[in-house]
Amino acid sequence: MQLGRLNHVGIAVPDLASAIAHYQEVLGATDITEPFDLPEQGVKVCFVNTPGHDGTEGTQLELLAPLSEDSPVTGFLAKNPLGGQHHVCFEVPDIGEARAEFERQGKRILGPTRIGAHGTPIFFIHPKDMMGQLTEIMETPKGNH
Ligand SMILES: CC[C@@H](C(=O)O)C(=O)SCCNC(=O)CCNC(=O)[C@H](O)C(C)(C)COP(=O)(O)OP(=O)(O)OC[C@H]1O[C@@H](n2cnc3c(N)ncnc32)[C@H](O)[C@@H]1OP(=O)(O)O
Ligand SMILES: [Co+2]
Repeated sequence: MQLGRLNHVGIAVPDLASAIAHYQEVLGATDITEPFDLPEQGVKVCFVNTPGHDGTEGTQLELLAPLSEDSPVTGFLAKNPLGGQHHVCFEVPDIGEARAEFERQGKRILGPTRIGAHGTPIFFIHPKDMMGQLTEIMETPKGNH
């Protein structure tokens, strides 16, 4: 297993509009995407794009609000009503190979591989098998290899 680029940090928030205002007004974020629903993931999401140095690509914060009571972020927000860091997402060149490798290591993979917010396949690994950190693995978008 080879660690790839940090694609995004997922942040659970109770309310997207307030969170967007916070990142704009307190942190000076100037590039925030329009929120959109991902019903198959149970979340409403938008991205805060952070700039890189010298024209390099920065990374993203992924702001996540629940779409329903059975959303995967509902339980997290019940325990953390202000919201907080929910997951980290690393890129890999081949999602099938990565999944097989984590399975070989005995890590608990949460559900099937599915298409994520960036349009490429993703899966999640249980935080209790990843030193307390819910970990998303995503295939690098074509053209970014
Ligand atoms: C926007 C789309 C997509 C993308 O393309 O980027 C996304 O990122 S979608 C993001 C939301 N989707 C997911 O998170 C899917 C995977 N998550 C899950 O399957 C569940 O959320 C979970 C991780 C299994 C947690 O389930 P839940 O029912 O909320 O909690 P449990 O009670 O089962 O928790 C067990 C244990 O784990 C601790 N925990 C829970 N969530 C986290 C977390 N985010 N980070 C760290 N630890 C977490 C929880 O506190 C429990 O610990 P104990 O209390 O010690 O038992
Ligand atoms: Co994510």
